[in-house]
Amino acid sequence: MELILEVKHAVCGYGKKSVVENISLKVANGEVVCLLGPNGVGKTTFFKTLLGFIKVQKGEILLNGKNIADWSRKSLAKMIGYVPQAHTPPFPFRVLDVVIMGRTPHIDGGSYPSRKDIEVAAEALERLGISDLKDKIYTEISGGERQLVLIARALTQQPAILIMDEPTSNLDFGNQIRVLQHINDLSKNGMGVIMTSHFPNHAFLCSTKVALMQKNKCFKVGDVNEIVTEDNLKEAYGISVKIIDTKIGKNKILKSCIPILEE
Ligand SMILES: Nc1ncnc2c1ncn2[C@@H]1O[C@H](COP(=O)(O)OP(=O)(O)OP(=O)(O)O)[C@@H](O)[C@H]1O
Repeated sequence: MELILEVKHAVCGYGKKSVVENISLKVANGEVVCLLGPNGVGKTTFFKTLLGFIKVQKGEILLNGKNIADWSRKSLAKMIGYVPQAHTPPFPFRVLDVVIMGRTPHIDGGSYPSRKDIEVAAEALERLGISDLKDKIYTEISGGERQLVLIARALTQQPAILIMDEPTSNLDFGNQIRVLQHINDLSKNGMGVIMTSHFPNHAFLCSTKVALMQKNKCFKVGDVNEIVTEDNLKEAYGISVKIIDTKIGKNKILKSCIPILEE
């Protein structure tokens, strides 16, 4: 199903205070948009607005042309999944039960999860290579494992668009790359993904589009090669960076950025 999330001239913030100004962005099926920007610039605030947790101050957010405020919570939850930064919940749920919670929008009020819901949850754990965590207690696993469980929970929701707030934070080097691989595979299967990362190299590895937020409230969006440049990274993060090309296989060039320490 064709689905487009469109943000038009959005201003987001808390109460009367605006944090991000004039953001315009589109995410369609199969696209991976990587949101980059320094700490405190407003990435999470923007996500909270996209998810309807806080109201957009100006502008509009449309899902298939219809304002998200006009979608019911349940139909919005079937369309848009969210992977928050890993947290410790107050209750010691079993990992499989945490993942099954992702099926909530598909379960009629008052009903129990069906055999199919349990199967979908077990498949998501399998897909992320963490089936062995199934019977463990969520509060007793590591931060990185919790991050993978939250991704599995979002997959069971089977949304058309997945919003991921720093999906690779807390993960070791191998799991970071495996998560980026999953994001790539999901987008190839038609899911639209919008994610944040603190690593511009992640944008080179898996994004089709990059949105760069800067402290001066300047917002740039475009193709990864057009946005992730030495000048833009210097302006956004205040450090010197070299961007290099590496030949991967026969015809593929992978760009990557190398930070340069001052002498
Ligand atoms: N509930 C809140 N009420 C008022 N201001 C807030 C609230 N939450 C965050 N802010 C402010 O909004 C700004 C942006 O915060 P936000 O968490 O969106 O940044 P971020 O880009 O996601 O940062 P990071 O990369 O560190 O996660 C910060 O200045 C923060 O103090």
